Amino acid sequence: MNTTEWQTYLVTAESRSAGRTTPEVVGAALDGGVDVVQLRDKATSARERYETGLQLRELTADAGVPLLVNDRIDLAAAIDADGVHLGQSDLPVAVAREQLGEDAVVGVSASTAEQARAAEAAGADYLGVGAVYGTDSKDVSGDRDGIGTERVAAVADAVELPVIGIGGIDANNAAPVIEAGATGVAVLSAITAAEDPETAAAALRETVTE
Ligand SMILES: Cc1ncc(COP(=O)(O)OP(=O)(O)O)c(N)n1
Ligand SMILES: Cc1ncsc1CCOP(=O)(O)O
Ligand SMILES: [Mg+2]
Repeated sequence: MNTTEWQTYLVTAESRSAGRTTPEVVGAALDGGVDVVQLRDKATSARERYETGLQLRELTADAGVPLLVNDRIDLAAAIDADGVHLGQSDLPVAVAREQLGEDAVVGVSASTAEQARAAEAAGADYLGVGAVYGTDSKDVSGDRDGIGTERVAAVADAVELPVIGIGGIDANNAAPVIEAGATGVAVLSAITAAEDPETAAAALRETVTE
């Protein structure tokens, strides 16, 4: 799978979806043109995530869009996802490949050039770099204002891997992230909490691809 082509990346969160279900939001975001979807829900049970994951698998497969699972290699295998996104405290890339197969996409979070080089050496397929701007979607206590676009540039310069910026990004502030060297942007609230997730996804796509 060519992760260099991922420009708009939706990360799900039912708790931020204004009463809509995750499959409803994902369906709208796919209509708006997102390139990749990650199932990330820290507030629901494993069984609920599995049931949601099966629905997302069907929706994304119909749209020809890859589906990744945050953190959980077992859930990714159970719903036949295309891969996983692993944080610095999650299982190693090699374990994900062993469990999911050589063709699985494995993304890794990196907020420094050192972490980025290590993830590249471990065989990651792309990097999730952030939080770029301040966000309340994740506890990033060390860096409340975000790492900034200069750090995105430093990480992008340190590796060959595609860099996906994440954290506090929307259609209005995505352009500097791309200008800093990111190949794409990942968003949670900008799409899930939007009044119209399809329009929000389309607006983000327009900003990032122009
Ligand atoms: C695309 C993307 N980039 C970074 C993250 C953050 O992952 P992680 O560091 O594991 O934190 P949690 O998402 O698990 O809270 C991501 N999920 N996606
Ligand atoms: C999962 C994650 N990792 C770094 S910031 C973040 C949350 C991104 O959410 P939002 O797009 O709402 O700021
Ligand atoms: Mg994680």
